[in-house]
Amino acid sequence: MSAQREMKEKNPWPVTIIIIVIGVIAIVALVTVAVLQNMPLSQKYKYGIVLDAGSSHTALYIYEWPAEKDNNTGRVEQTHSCKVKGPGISSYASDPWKAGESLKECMKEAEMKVPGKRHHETPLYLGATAGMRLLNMENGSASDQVFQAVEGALQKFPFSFQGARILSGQEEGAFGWVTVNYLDDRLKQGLETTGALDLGGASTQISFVSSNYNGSESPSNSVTFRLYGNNYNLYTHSFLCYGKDQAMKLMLAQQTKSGPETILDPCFHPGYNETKSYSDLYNSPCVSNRKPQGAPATFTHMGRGNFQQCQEVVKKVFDFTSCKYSQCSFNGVFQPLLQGPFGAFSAYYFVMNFLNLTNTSIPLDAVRQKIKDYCATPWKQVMAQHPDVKVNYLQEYCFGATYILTLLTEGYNFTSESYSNIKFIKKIKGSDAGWTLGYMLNLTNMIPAEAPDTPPLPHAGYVSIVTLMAILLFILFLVSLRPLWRRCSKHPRII
Ligand SMILES: Nc1ccn([C@@H]2O[C@H](COP(=O)(O)OP(=O)(O)O)[C@@H](O)[C@H]2O)c(=O)n1
Ligand SMILES: [Ca+2]
Repeated sequence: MSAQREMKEKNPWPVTIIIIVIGVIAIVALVTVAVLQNMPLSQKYKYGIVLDAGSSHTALYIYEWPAEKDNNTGRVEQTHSCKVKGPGISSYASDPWKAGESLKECMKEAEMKVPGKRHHETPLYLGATAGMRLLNMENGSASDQVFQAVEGALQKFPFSFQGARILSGQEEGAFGWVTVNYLDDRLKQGLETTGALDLGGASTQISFVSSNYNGSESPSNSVTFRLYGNNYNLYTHSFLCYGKDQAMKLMLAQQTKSGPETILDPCFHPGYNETKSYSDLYNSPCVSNRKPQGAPATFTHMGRGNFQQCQEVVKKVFDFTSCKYSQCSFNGVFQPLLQGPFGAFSAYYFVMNFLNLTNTSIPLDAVRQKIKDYCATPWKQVMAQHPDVKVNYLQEYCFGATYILTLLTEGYNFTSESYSNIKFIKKIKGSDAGWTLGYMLNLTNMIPAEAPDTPPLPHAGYVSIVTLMAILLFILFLVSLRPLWRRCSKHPRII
């Protein structure tokens, strides 16, 4: 025993080297395990599909998010969209089967886009908006049949179908607001929120948070949320029949009260001349009760192209006469003071983008002048200048722009100053602005009510501290070996 100890004391270097090597291996192993254990696992994605069955058309959106993070920090992104060919599902009332058929092409596309092994767990939703609200009011059984056809078609696909239903106007407005603020990262960070303005074909929504609104005045306009630990008291209203296409019917109804054979419409370009049917014009519940008695079957729709006169006619579709609240937008609907920035999407964007008017730093008077000039442009010239734009859309931009300006300034009370708080947007960070994302986030419980617990240190900070501590411990260990070294130098090895 004593002979062995003597040997070690005389020749401690091999032991020291072994200790150092083991120490280095231990540090490397400790740091590697600590880093690997805390690395995000290899990215797997989950998917969700939402069909937006609007009054004018249906669109399919595919969303994707990292599988490990869906409850807190993960970002949900739109990875694909598909526009269904043909009109909105409410147009198939007399042929419901075709409503289901129309969705198949986009659904097949979705089957290709979502990885096969995720199909069964991918939720699929269909939400219908104002077109189906109107059909449901007009003919409940026709609306039920359209839903049956649509559900039958969607169930045939391998996704996890969660149902097809009509969204209320409140839901449509509130989920549009959630989408915009989620994509802008305003909810998680508790920042001031952006209001949402959605202009559809059959209804239009306005949603915003106003500090002078707590929901007590007109509770039916109030939606409360608790998101990421913050409470939101949202004002929202949906105006049925005030989407761009139904508002046009309201405007034309104004001009055909007496059942004339010809109208000279200030909201259409000079030289525009089309024969239209009274029954088509008055075919929706928004105007059906106003159909003039004894009108002929058709009328000649001629354009005059006069912006000011168009504004006058458009103003008449709003009722500003009564308000039982402290303040109203129109039709006796309560609206608190406008507050904060706004995102305006859907038809707001399509129309203003067509006219190169998405820049809201252009003064309102200059915007009016531009629309005035555009409306006064002869129809032949407009068609020649835009051969690639569908005539159905092209003929309506003069009315569309006049309507948007009137709705914003007279309806919602935006002023020359607050107009610049509006941003006309189509997409935010690659995802379309609209109610679909907010709807899916809500139904999949993807926005927690409370702020998620975050690790006290970011990953890089954690790695640096673990490494530093390991090195310090090792130095401490080496220092503790000093007596051994000293003895070693007192008794140098004799070869
Ligand atoms: N390229 C496009 C696509 C849609 N649109 C309009 O955007 C609106 C979309 O409304 P929608 O189908 O979502 O109808 P709602 O059910 O939301 O009322 C319609 O008025 C379309 O005419 C447009 O102006 N340009
Ligand atoms: Ca819509």
